[in-house]
Amino acid sequence: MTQIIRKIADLRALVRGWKAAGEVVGVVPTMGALHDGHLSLARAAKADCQRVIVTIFVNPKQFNNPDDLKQYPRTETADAALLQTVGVDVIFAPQPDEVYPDGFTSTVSVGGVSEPLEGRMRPGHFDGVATVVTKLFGMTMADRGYFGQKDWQQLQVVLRLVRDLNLPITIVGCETIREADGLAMSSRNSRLTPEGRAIAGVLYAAISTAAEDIRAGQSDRMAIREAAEKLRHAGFDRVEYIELRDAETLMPSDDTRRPRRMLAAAWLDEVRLIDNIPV
Ligand SMILES: Nc1ncnc2c1ncn2[C@@H]1O[C@H](COP(=O)(O)OP(=O)(O)OP(=O)(O)O)[C@@H](O)[C@H]1O
Ligand SMILES: CC(C)(CO)[C@@H](O)C(=O)[O-]
Ligand code: BAL
Repeated sequence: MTQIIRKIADLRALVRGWKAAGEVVGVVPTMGALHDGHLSLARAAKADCQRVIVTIFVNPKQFNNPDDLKQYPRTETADAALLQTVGVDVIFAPQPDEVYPDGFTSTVSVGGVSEPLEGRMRPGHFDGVATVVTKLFGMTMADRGYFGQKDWQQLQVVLRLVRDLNLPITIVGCETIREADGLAMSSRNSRLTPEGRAIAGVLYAAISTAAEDIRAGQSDRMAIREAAEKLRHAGFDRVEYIELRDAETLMPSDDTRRPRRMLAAAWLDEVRLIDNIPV
C-alpha cells in the first residue's frame, strides 16, 4: 500500500527504520501530474532499491513565471493511484510551509552548468531546483536519486551539485519516454490545444534530423537553422533556442571527441516545450 506522508518528521522516522534494517532507499523527485515518464523513473528505482519514495511538490522557488506556477497541473489523487500500481512505498507530498517555513533564507546555487540555456531563459530556476533537491535529499536520506534525461540540463546541475557538496547519494539519469510521434512526455503537454498537440512532435523530429545531418558532416549552424525553420513552418510560435553543447558542462562545443547534446526550447500554444538528444 502506498502511504502519503506530508510531514518531514514522519518521513524521517519511517526512513530511519528502513535504514536500520539495511534497506537501500531510492527517491524520485517530481512536481506531480504524473505520466509514463515519471513512472519509468519509479520503476527504475523499484528495480534497484528495496524502498522507493516519490516526492510530489510544486516548488514555488523554481518558477520564474507566476502564471506558470498558477497553471501547473495538480492531480494528486490520480498520481497516488498510478504510484500504487508501481509499488512505490511512500508519496512525500509536503505543503509549501513545511518545506519553506517562516524564516527560511538559504539558497543553493550551482555555478557554470546552471547558467546557459534554461538558466538564462528562466532566471533563478536552477537555484530553486538545486535548493529544493538538496532539501529533498536531506529529508528523504535516500541512497539513490532518479532524474529524467528529458530535463538534461537539470540532470547535469544535480550531478554537479552532488559532486560539489559531497552529498551521499548516487544519481541515476533515466531515458526520455516519448509519445508515439516522438513528443517527450511532460506534464505541461496537457495544456496544448488539439491543434498544438498535432504538431508538437515536430520538435523531436527536427532536432533528430539536425543531429543526423551533423553526424553526416553538415555544419552545426546550418543544421540548427534548418531545424528552427521546420518548427516555424510547422506552426510553433517561437523558437527560444536550439543549441549544440558539451553534454556535461553545457558550454558551446565543437569538440567531437567529447559527448555532445542538442538541446531545444520552443513555444507552442503558450506552452514552453523542451527536448534534447545526443549528437
Ligand atoms: N518524458 C520523460 N521521460 C523521462 N523522465 C521524465 C519525463 N518527463 C519528466 N521526467 C522526469 O521526471 C522528473 C519530474 O519531472 P516533472 O515533475 O517536472 O515532470 P515534467 O513532466 O517534466 O513536467 P514539466 O511540465 O514541468 O516539464 C524529472 O526528473 C524529469 O526529468
Ligand atoms: C526535480 C524537481 C522535482 C525539483 O522540484 C523538478 O525540477 C522536476 O520536476 O523536474
Ligand atoms: N521539469 C523541470 C521542472 C520545471 O520545468 O520547472
